[in-house]
Amino acid sequence: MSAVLGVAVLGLGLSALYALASLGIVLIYRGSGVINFAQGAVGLCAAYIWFELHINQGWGYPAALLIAVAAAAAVGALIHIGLMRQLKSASSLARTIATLGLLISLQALVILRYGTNVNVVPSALPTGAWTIGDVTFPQDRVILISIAFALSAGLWWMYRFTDFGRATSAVAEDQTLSAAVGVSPDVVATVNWALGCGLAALAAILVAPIITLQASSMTTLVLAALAAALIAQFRSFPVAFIASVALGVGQTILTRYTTQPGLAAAAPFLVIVVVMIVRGQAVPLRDHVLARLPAVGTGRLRAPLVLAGVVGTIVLANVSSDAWTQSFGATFALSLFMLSFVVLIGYVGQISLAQWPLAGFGAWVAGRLGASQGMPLLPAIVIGILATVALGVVIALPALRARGIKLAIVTLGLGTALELMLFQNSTYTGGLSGTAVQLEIAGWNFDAGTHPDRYLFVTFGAFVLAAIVVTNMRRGLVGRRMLAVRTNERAAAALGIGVRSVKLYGFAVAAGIAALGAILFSFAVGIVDYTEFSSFHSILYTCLAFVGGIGFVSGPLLGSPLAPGTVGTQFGTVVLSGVATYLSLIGGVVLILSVLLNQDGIAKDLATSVRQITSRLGPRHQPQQSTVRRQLADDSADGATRTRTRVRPSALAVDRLSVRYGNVVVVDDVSLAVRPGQVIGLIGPNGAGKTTLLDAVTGFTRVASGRVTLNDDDMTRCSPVFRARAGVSRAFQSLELFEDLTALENIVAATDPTSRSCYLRDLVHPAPLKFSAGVLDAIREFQLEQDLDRPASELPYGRRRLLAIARAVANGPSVLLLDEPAAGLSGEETRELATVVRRLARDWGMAVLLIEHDVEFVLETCDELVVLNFGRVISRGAPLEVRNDPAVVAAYLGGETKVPSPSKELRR
Ligand SMILES: Nc1ncnc2c1ncn2[C@@H]1O[C@H](COP(=O)(O)OP(=O)(O)OP(=O)(O)O)[C@@H](O)[C@H]1O
Repeated sequence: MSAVLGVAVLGLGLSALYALASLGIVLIYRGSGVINFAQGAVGLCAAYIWFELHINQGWGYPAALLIAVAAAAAVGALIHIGLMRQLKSASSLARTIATLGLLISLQALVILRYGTNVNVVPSALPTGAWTIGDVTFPQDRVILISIAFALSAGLWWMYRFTDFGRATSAVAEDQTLSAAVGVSPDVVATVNWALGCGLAALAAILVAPIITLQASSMTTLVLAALAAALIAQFRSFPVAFIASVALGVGQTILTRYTTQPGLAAAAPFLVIVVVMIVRGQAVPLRDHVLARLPAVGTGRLRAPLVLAGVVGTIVLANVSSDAWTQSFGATFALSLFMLSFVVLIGYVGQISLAQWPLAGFGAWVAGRLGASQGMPLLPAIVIGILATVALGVVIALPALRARGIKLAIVTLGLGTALELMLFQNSTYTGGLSGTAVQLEIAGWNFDAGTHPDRYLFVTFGAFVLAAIVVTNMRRGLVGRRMLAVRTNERAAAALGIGVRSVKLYGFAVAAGIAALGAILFSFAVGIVDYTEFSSFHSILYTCLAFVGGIGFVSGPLLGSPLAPGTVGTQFGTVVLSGVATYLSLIGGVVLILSVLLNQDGIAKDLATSVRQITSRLGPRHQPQQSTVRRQLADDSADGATRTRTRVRPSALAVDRLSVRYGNVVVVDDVSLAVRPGQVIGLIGPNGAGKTTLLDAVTGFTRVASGRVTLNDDDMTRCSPVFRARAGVSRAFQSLELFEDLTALENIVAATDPTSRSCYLRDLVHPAPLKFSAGVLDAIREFQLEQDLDRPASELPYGRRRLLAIARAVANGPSVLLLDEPAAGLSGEETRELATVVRRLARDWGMAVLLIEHDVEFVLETCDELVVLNFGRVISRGAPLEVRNDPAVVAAYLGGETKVPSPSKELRR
């Protein structure tokens, strides 16, 4: 036991590093809402300033330490003022990318100046030991953890009891409100950034004597502090401290007692994964903020551009020198890898930072099969790709419960674990001398060194093929599903789109593409060094894909030249002699600039210019819209004014349903039933539990007791997707439109959500859109003919609301749930909507349950009303009876006939 304790005590040095770094991460998050991935890089720079002053220039330890910490604090303040403040209204994704850009730039700076050597530095702390019983306590560890403890206690006190701490909490709660009460969010954020970065510096300098000073490993070490910050939910200093102690000590014990190399180093990252899976939500909550993701291309591959590419490649292979040809080949291979980002981040919206290590796994499988089993290249590549697809699906599992930045953290954790446990283990990889491979199929060698022209043709061909597959997918049914999931998971689930299947599919396809790209890139010259498959490179490539344009197939071609080993390196070496060395730094800086200036990437501008030029040559052809217009026109020529859609009649019953949030009962023992052809109104004051009841009926919230049945089939425990497919559809109070899609695409997103064949078929041949009678009837009912080709985000509010309802009815649901359908509509629009709702019940045969505050609308539309107050039914019956019920008048209606309630979207 005392032996274990003795080892555990040694871990306190690492614990102190994690504690100080995670306190900094928490500080910055509380002050500005940004998760600073560059925390380690800032600490690294500060540690090297201290190293330069103290070791190289001979300054005293305290002076060097002070200057370095002050410099880091100043850098922190500058980062906020110069960068983060400009990104205040940008999505959290953009802000994260900016911190990743900082990470890349700062680490590149240090490597440029000091290289990647390991520097052993002396400690200023006493190196003796105290002994208590059988256990020896190294003095430096004890002092370090005491400093970390004192700082976390001090920060806890400061943020709880001082004005500045309260101001930070106010900013964390609500930036606009805190500005209104006289606290400047900017000042608060700047100070927190300075303090957070100062702490990173202190951590790196104090712990450097224990862990040594090295450019690449320090950043990864501090990334592990994310695990502690995550456990503390980016809020609590004491929890961050305790988690850091547990992680540092646990990791040291693992190092001592396990034989699996890399497991101990990977432990914090595995903790991240477990925490995120446990804390994650299968369906995002109502208050989930939708991040604006970069723009997405149309998926049309322009034949003249492809032809120009073919001609250009042939010319290049014949006229350029071997070095240039090889570098172009490498650029296509890396672009092919980066196409995986277009699928995963661009189309499905899943921010993965594990793509490069994941792709490396495919290269490793293929390489080892060739090197150790003598397997020919082609089958080895196929097996490598299949293995990567399988691993991609495993990596996708956390994505089912984490989203946005949290997913970025989980995947970073998984990628780093893979790097530490596999790629840095020379027993598995052949070490620095690497694995020998041969790019040869059926005796035809296309090694980049000996046959650069062949290598160029193969990589170009593979890129074009993959681009065709990706664009096919974008234009097909599966592409629309992907965009729906990316834009709004709740709305997608409510339409019956299998959110999980779409995510798993996206991860699988992206993994396959990534593996092929990585194999062609890393096998180029016969020796594969697997240590290249690092998290740092993964971050770099993800960021370059953003620079190029992550939603466009041309994006990778525009972003990849900034990566080392590509045509950018060749250009930097030959044309601008010496610039190649600065490529990582240039990449980081370009990334920061592009986050500031153009978050959609260079490809977006290029696509806009191409569209402008082609539109001058002739009108744009929009096959989908012309088809639907033709069908609508044919219908009106036939005199088809009445709907042709009759839905499958089903009755919804809610039986003694209760929902609790914590100790509060929000819906209390509510029963109601809606039959086909009937419209039931659910009314009551704000906060009465009406939307929560709809959430419970559609599966978006857990019920405490009671049942929800459709035609007597119990659905209480079924997923939202299952209920939607069973015929329960919903239009949200907050609209939840797919903002990136056009009105038509929004409506057809719900069409045929159960087909699985499209997952394979669309890769080869995206089937043309079929417009069901429901789609056409929905367009006609809500008079959306003129809005079909406009993006949802550009429609005026009233049209947006109608579009949200049209989308909910397009698939012909048996039960339709409407949450404040008339909110934000003009008087005339409201009257028209009342008629349409009646028609949906009478002509389409739907059972309609609607929540509405507009009492006139309710009286006009509903057959029966149910009134909720504090979650309980206080009255029910025919509209006029309920209108005059004294209990209802007292609790809700008062003397008014119309209770204004701006919709939640308007309130925002
Ligand atoms: N995820 C949640 N966690 C905790 N409380 C919640 C959650 N969602 C809703 N509530 C609370 O449940 C109560 C009922 O909210 P709900 O939105 O269902 O009311 P409502 O009748 O639809 O109100 P409104 O007419 O304003 O939309 C409110 O007090 C709300 O704050």
